[in-house]
Amino acid sequence: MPVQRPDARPTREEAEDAVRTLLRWAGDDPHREGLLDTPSRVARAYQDWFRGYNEDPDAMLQRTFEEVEGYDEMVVLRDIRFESYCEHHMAPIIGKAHVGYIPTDRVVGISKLARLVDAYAKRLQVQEKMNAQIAQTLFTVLKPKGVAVVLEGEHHCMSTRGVHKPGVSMVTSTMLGSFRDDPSTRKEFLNIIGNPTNRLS
Ligand SMILES: Nc1nc2c(ncn2[C@@H]2O[C@H](COP(=O)(O)OP(=O)(O)OP(=O)(O)O)[C@@H](O)[C@H]2O)c(=O)[nH]1
Ligand SMILES: [Zn+2]
Repeated sequence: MPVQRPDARPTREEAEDAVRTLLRWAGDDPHREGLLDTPSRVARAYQDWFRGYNEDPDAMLQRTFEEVEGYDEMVVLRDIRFESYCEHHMAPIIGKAHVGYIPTDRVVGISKLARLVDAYAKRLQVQEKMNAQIAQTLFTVLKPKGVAVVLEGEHHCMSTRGVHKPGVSMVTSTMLGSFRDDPSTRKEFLNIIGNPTNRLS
């Protein structure tokens, strides 16, 4: 029998068995009619919720456009909704991402910025790490003058369990290049994205 690598994916059957175990752990009976198909549904849902593990964020930014008449000002995509999952409790983190960059000689299609956010969101995350990953990938692949990423997330592990504090949003930011070095650039970005309070609705 081959030695299983610790990171090897289980079979679909093993995943469904694990769901049956969790259903029993929750106090229910996985053999009752309403729950018979649940393990299969959950396995499929995981393929959707965690699809980021199958995506290549660098590849998403490969197609760029150079015919922009020398446009070299800030480009900002704000209020990109994301759904992520906290790696401590596997509970949802729902929020908005604001992504800005200052191009050098090429721009990227704006949908790719939203795809980049999702590629990292659709994994088990801590918000700080996800924030840094999005910013670093944009900075490394596109080589712009600067990158700014602000995330606002409501952590359901805090709102629906544990300390039970709904309505709290965690705000994180990563500023690189000119956004880090030049306070007026940073300020312009923060003005564009607006006040981060009451934005999660
Ligand atoms: N910094 C940070 N903390 C997070 C994030 N998501 C969840 N947490 C926190 O991670 C911590 C895990 O703490 P533990 O004490 O190990 O877990 P716990 O006993 O379930 O803690 P409580 O949530 O306080 O009940 C909690 O304080 C969570 O609120 C995140 O993205 N970033
Ligand atoms: Zn959590």
